Amino acid sequence: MASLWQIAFASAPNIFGATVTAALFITFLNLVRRIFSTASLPSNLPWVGVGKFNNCLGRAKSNLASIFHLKNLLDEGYAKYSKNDKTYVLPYFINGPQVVLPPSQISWLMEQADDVLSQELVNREFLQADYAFFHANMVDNPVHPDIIQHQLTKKLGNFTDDIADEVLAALDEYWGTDTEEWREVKVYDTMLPIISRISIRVFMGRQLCRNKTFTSICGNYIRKVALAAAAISLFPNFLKPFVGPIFTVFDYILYRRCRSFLMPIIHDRLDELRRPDVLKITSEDPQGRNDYVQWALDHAFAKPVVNPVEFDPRVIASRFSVLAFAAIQSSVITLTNAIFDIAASSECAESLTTLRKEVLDIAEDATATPWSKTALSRMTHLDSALRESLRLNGFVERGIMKKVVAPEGVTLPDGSHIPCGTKVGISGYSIHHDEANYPDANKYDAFRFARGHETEGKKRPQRLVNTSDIFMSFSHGSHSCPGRFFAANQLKTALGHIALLYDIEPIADRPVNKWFFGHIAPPLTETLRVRRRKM
Ligand code: HEM
Repeated sequence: MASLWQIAFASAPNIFGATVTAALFITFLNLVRRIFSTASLPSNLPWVGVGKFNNCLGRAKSNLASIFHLKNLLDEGYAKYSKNDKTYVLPYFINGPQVVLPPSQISWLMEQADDVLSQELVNREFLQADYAFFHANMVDNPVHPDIIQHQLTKKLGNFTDDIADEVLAALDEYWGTDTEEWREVKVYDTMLPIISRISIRVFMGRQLCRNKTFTSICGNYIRKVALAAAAISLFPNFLKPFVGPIFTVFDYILYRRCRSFLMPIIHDRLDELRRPDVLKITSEDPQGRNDYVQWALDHAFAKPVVNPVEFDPRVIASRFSVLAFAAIQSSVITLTNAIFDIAASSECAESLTTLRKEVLDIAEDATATPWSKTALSRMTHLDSALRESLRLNGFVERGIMKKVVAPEGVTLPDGSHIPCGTKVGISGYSIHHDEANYPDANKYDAFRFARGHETEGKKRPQRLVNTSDIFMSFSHGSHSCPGRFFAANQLKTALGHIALLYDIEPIADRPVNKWFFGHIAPPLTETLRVRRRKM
């Protein structure tokens, strides 16, 4: 007679097949429900894209349109409702609908406390961070904004020479030094290793940043986060812990490889800091090192009550990989977009000449190094060329988006009451493309922001890092990007070197950025022709 184990073993494939089928069926039903659902939103709020059908059929139509035509829905919603100071609902099939406020209500949105409206939760869901970042502590207790503000940004001045040195070495390697022949370069593919090297030089020093395996792991980690996050979002919440690991398996392998480089360094550092008499870690690093591992330890010591988890090497390594993802991908996309914007603008050659002249003039003036923090802060045309590219071709459409976390929900300025769990915010994309905010809004005008903005009777150039009600590429308010000061520094140094050292052959048409569920991808495979200038 067959034992119980034998029966269980023989039926395992059937049980597995039935479970998978049931899970897929539940997912399918859940998707159908999502397409027609009102998401418990009040009926006075209009849905964009419903056409003539202001009912469940209309919602199904607009939900389906959000998959491939989100941009059209945003344009329609802005013209029809936002410009008339009205709130509307933007369907978002993947993550649930969003309530979009008119621009006049930005200050109300920014004033709400984090325990009423949470911006962090939207980001976490957008990236499906619970499954993509591989360590529970990463999601429950994120310290990056603090470390970036209190360690990286404050110490930026110490890194300017390193950044310039790395940019030069990386450009020599990836864009070449030949002053005779034009060279065809894949822009995204070359910006990825260049930015990875610069960021890792700052975070972990010269040795690791020159290690091609390590930089490639860091640059590629969660590179396809948009795809994985979108796939995971399709499943009901109770299935996500099971499907999450499947969609993030390649990232997990990369993360483990990244960790294998970092763990020995972290262990050595902790051993060095451990006082032999009490076997406790002390807060003083005798060598005064300035890298991510040290910032993480300093940050942990600076807390009134020191939490031992902060010294767990796996936590430090996981945080490093998340930081590398946040820092590298955003800057690679931004620089790729900016280079294509310049190359495709009718003033390509003039723009490069202006940038070149700015760098040379300031370098001539500079007392110490041409790429110091002070020198960079005077390079307002570089600021403008990058800011204008982010305005026109930023990589996220949302400006400020928050999730209602107050259990009783929230009453909007127009009196509508929305329930806990609803997303509410402002679309940066719509505001950035409004002619009333930016004349000729669909044109790349490299020095739009260098010409200045009227403040207190004076025209002042607008810096890349300054966020405002009409510039939200780094979001705006207390949750705006904490890494933007570092980003500005590395991007300006990189674009400054590119203008100084290379000619770029103008192109007639700018390759289009592709929209994918609220992520806006830069041209990933397109090329440009570049040639090193004779100096
Ligand atoms: C041009 C480059 C960059 C752009 C356009 C950018 C954009 C953004 C945006 C829009 C957000 C807000 C997301 C949201 O809440 O909806 C954000 C958040 C964040 N960024 Fe950046 N970013 C850039 C570079 C960086 C760099 C270099 C770092 C790290 C050094 C960084 C670290 C972060 C972190 C940690 C957050 C989350 C902040 C929080 O939860 O309060 N970013 N970034």
